[in-house]
Amino acid sequence: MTQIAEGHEGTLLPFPERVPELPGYVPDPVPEGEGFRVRLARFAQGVKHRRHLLKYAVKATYLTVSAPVVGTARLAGTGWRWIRADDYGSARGDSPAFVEAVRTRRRRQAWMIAGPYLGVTAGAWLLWDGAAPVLSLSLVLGTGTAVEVKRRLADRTTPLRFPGLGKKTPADNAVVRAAISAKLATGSVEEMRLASPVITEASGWSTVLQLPPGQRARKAIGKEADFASALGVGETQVVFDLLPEHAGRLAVYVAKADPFLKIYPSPLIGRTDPMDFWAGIPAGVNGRGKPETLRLVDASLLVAGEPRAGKSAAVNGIIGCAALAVTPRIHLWDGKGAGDHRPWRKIAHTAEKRNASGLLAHLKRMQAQMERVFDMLDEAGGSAKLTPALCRQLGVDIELTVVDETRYYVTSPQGEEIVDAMVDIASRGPAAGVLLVLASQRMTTDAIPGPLKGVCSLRWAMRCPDSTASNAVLGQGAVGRGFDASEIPRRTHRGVGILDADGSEPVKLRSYFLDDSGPDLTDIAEAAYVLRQAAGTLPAGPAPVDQVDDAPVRDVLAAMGEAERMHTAELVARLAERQPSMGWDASKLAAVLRPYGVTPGDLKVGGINKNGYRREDLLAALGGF
Ligand SMILES: Nc1ncnc2c1ncn2[C@@H]1O[C@H](COP(=O)(O)OP(=O)(O)OP(=O)(O)O)[C@@H](O)[C@H]1O
Repeated sequence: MTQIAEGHEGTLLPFPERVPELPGYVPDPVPEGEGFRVRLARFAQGVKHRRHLLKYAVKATYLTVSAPVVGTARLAGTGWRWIRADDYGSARGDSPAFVEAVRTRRRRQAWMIAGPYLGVTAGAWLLWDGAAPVLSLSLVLGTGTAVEVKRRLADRTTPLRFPGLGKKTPADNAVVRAAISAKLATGSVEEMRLASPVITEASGWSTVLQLPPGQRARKAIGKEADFASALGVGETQVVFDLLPEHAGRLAVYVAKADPFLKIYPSPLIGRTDPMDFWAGIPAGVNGRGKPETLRLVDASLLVAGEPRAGKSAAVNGIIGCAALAVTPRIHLWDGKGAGDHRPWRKIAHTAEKRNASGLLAHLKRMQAQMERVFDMLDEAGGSAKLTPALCRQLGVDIELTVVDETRYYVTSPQGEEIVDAMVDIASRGPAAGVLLVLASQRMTTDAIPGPLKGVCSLRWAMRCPDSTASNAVLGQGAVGRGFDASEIPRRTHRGVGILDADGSEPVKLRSYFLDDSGPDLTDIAEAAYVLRQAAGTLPAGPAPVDQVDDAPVRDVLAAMGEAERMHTAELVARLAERQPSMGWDASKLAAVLRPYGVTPGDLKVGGINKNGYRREDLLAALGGF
């Protein structure tokens, strides 16, 4: 990754050059044709520094000239008003004779101070040195300056900062001391040292810590908060990274301020040109303030977190990128039923809510598409995995299926079949361009069954209620390795999550913000519509108006027959008789009806009080949709 490393000779450096001491490091050669860009960036950096210097020079000149003049003038004005006794007068009810008496007294006092002062100055001039009047005037101007500087400091709304100071870059030994206090290593801590000097960057500082021989940097991951405490900064300001080339070295970055308190507007906003879905989806910004992308074409994604943690915003970023990529076909399945997908309906090939049988049919179509693409790849005889070139050659597109609130679907009567199909698509689909994104508020196995979780190799944990839930998303042992999504602050850090892409270390990031209460989503959908219209990739008609799958409720009503109320045991027996393969029992019945707001209660039937269901509740559930 290339970045401008401020405070490091103002040059444009590839990241590893910030750790020049690393043994065996060979800087990336400047690619052919890149020389001009690098020179241009250096020139721009130089211009920026000169502009800053000029600004400070102008400011310093203004302050040096204006403070003595303005301050002395103010002092003289105050003195003159005092002599004139402006603080007395008829407004206060003082008689003119009294005011005149005060003026006379003050004039006398002023002469008593000014007279000797001028006398001493004149004497010194005549008898001692010709520069005495200058010295005397300087004394007056100095007093004026002091008064003026004091006034300006008091008027400032922000504390005074001098250029070059206040960057909060600590000394090398302070960093080592903090690392020892935070117990980043144990045993022979005196051998802890820095493998790179502490370097000031634009929004923080960085260094590389060399742990005592034989100690692993991996063990320090998760101790960011301890290190932050030892340094006296906020815990979210510290980012630790492993260095692939040295297991005993830890790359440390400390931001000047909490990078996750900032809101990062999505780069999709205002975009009117097509995006490259294969190049990666802009996901958000990490603790170093650097952009993170998500390669969805390689794996299936699970996004989970507690309510209002920012799942929809993250998923909308993915849908928006697919929409602007013009060719991917988008299928949206909303299990929450809140109509979150409404803005995308113009460009989505499917947009349905709470339709479990519909989703099952769709997943089967996706499986068939998968087989078709694999056959085509086989016949083509080249890559076993779809690529952009093969998409064009074979005339196939990416099929992106997004299932929001997965729990509704996997606990539906079709749940088992849905899970089987999802597992198949999640594991084999990406190679055929059939992609799956699952979002869930719950991390329990009823919401995301184990086999499904296992095949989603991209996992994005937004804030979780506890470490168990965090581990349920990121995998057993993730908390122990320092990745705990329950430590993300709740209100202030919405959209912050931990993204675990198999094969690399999980990364904490704040997703790009798309405001679903404003025009962001509709604007992006409109831009995508225009692009897709030009490319001829719009769906044949607008996605069907939401259909609600009320089949489970109708099944239960049918089993109830004419009864107005029925005990659970009786209802389960009837359902089992009608649908023997469904494995009906009391808890399955409760789980199936819960999404419709129907819950069992104590009911008297035939004089016996037991748990059961009312017809009116089931009918109300139908009417409610
Ligand atoms: N990246 C972000 N930056 C700033 N604010 C965000 C971000 N993501 C989400 N938010 C804020 O958090 C709120 C909740 O986000 P969102 O609706 O995406 O959560 P959710 O997890 O999908 O909630 P639910 O599970 O209830 O549907 C949003 O209204 C938004 O104000």
